[in-house]
Amino acid sequence: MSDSSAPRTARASGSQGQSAPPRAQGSALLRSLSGPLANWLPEQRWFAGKGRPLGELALISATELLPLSPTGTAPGLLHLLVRAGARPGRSPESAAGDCYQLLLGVRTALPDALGPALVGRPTEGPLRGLAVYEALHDPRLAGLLLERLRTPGRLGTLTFGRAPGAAIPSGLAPRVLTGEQTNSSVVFGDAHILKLFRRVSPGVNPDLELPLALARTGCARVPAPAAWFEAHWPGGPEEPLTLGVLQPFLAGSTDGWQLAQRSLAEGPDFTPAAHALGRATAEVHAALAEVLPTDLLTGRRLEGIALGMMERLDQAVEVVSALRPYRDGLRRCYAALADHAARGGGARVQRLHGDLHLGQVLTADGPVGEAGAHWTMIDFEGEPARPLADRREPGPPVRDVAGMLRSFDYAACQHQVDGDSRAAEWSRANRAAYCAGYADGGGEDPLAERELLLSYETDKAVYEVLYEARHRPSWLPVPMMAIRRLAEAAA
Ligand SMILES: Nc1ncnc2c1ncn2[C@@H]1O[C@H](COP(=O)(O)OP(=O)(O)O)[C@@H](O)[C@H]1O
Ligand SMILES: O=P(O)(O)O[C@H]1O[C@H](CO)[C@@H](O[C@H]2O[C@H](CO)[C@@H](O)[C@H](O)[C@H]2O)[C@H](O)[C@H]1O
Repeated sequence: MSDSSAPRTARASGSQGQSAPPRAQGSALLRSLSGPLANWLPEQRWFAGKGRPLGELALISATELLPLSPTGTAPGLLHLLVRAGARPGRSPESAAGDCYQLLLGVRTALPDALGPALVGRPTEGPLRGLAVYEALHDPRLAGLLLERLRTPGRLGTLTFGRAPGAAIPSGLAPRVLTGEQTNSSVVFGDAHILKLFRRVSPGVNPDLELPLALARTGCARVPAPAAWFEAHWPGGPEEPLTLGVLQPFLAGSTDGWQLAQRSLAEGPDFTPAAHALGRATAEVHAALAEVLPTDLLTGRRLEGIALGMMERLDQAVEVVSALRPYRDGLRRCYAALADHAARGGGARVQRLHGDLHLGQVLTADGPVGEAGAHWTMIDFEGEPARPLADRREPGPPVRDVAGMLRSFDYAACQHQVDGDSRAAEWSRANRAAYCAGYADGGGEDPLAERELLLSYETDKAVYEVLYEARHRPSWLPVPMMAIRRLAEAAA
């Protein structure tokens, strides 16, 4: 966030949704919340600054969606954007820290059912003595947010938008998803799902931008956004920050990861499903290329992709030393791409999914292996650790293909037993079926773009090493296996 995004706040009590910018009120609210948030924020799955000092918290915006009732019997609902993790002396981006979205409920007494949602009990400031908790877990407050999404308009710093013609029933019962997630999601009555982005930055989030663009093409592979909300305020960043997207919920669906695990454990052939998934990927790519800009990268611009990969590798080596022995081998793979560019090679680029893996594709179809499984693609946010501007850059479609190939490898790794080659064979067969499906679906044959495919697979494996080191250290051996294989292949 730029420095122009000075702290501002709505009142902790008062008329609904009014933004009351005086700095004094912002700092009073922050005085109440700093203590509880300092303990709670770093514990959250979606907190990106793990292992780094939290730094001073700053309140960027506050909007009161519902005032606390004067008797304190009904909850209040506060929407906050809070900045944390500022690192003085670093790049302008990291110096500013990260901006997080919080939806906080406030009550005098917390019912037992909401105990696990407690953020803390401020000991000073305007919220002193009250219970502050994660509002999404309170059906009453989650329901209120759904109501807001049904009604386009502004409220304080927030703007609510709704797709023309989208049917959003009222009064749907909310349930918060509990799985490992980068963001937070609430399912409403098995009809809609709301994703609340946690780390937010100025600029439209591709998870809203791309599904909206795809809906314009009539592409049925991606749930069309039904409603969304953003933050924008005078004196703040030029571009609004996307805060949440409501889309149809595919009830009864299973993701590709679960189906792949079932195939590996129980035996049914996954290759027809992998082939159908390749076709679906090609279809989504074609639709994105139809509505959003495309380009052709040659010469220095294509070489730039290889240089970017080398830089990311070097940065990763600094963080995960286990990568160091493979650095030279992996660099040779990127050098082959740079060479290809120097010899006149080119790459078509377009907007992509950006973080495609088996957990991002859903199907409600019958048993695994059924040919023609209808795959739906979700989560177009891109790799969560990258800056938003990077995630919105066009790239070669083979980048998504490489992501999915890595995922087949990941799935097989869960079943790898020494001396038994079945899992490795499963991965080989499904990777081949996926690439064939992609080409049959009208996409460029990924195997014909060898340098690009290998480089993107390597780049993804390096990203995964960092991801696992940060979030799931016990999974680190999975991408490390690929790192060894890719470094040896490039030698
Ligand atoms: N439209 C949908 N229908 C059914 N389930 C969904 C839908 N969108 C998301 N999900 C479920 O919610 C989970 C989290 O969604 P995702 O967009 O991947 O969030 P995150 O960015 O936090 O990882 C998915 O793994 C999937 O199980
Ligand atoms: O789904 P997210 O957008 O949160 O993506 C992040 O988390 C993924 C794990 O949940 C991670 O994916 C990696 O693990 C998957 C198995 O759990 C595997 O299928 C993927 O191939 C592998 O990259 C993803 O990289 C990360 O961005």
